[in-house]
Amino acid sequence: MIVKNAELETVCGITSKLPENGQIEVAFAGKSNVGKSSLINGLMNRKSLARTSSAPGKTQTINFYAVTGRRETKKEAQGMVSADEKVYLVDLPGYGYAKVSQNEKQKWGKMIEDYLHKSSQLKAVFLLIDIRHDPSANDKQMYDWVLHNGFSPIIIATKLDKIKRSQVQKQVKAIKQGLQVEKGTRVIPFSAETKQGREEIWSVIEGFLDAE
Ligand SMILES: Nc1nc2c(ncn2[C@@H]2O[C@H](COP(=O)(O)OP(=O)(O)OP(=O)(O)O)[C@@H](O)[C@H]2O)c(=O)[nH]1
Ligand SMILES: [Mg+2]
Repeated sequence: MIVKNAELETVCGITSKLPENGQIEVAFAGKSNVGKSSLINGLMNRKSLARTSSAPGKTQTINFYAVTGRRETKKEAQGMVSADEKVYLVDLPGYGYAKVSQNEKQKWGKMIEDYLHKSSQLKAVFLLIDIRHDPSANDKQMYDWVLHNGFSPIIIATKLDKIKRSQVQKQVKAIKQGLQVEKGTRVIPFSAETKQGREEIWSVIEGFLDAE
């Protein structure tokens, strides 16, 4: 995808209404600090449109980034113009952050749950796992929960730049085993530093746009 425009369009708190304009959504879930907002910036080619922080618990609302782009298609190579496409990249608050009060945790959990339940435009859920670590009990719970809601989670192994190349396959395997993923589940290693994996993630998103 060649991104032409990206903006933060809607911020949803606990009681807010979801956008209703028929535009498809793909959401990014994962533990606090795993790199959801950084990944969204990477996809949008923006440095800091989605706010990131080295301290976990940065994103506390559901943020809808409206992205308009155009694909690099054969048609274009032949001089034909392809139409603009629009998609929402949905940044979710992270889970598993110990410093948040029990009450806050419940509110956020309910907010994420409601969103995943209610959005009719949500086509895919990406679950982010730090490539350095085995999945936690919370990660496994999230994976199962997303699966039970009718989505096949696509796993993104984040912070790829933090490990040696020779360790990548071993870690990908550990993530698959830890989550006990369904057969055929994709695990895409990604680095917000080098942008490795960006094209592969966009091609998955484009697949959902095609299915519409
Ligand atoms: N080296 C490296 N650092 C990363 C990468 N992705 C994210 N980070 C860093 O990890 C920290 C957390 O990133 P965020 O994108 O804010 O994480 P988040 O999942 O949105 O966190 P919450 O909003 O708290 O749920 C920041 O300091 C980022 O710079 C990556 O691919 N490589
Ligand atoms: Mg965030």
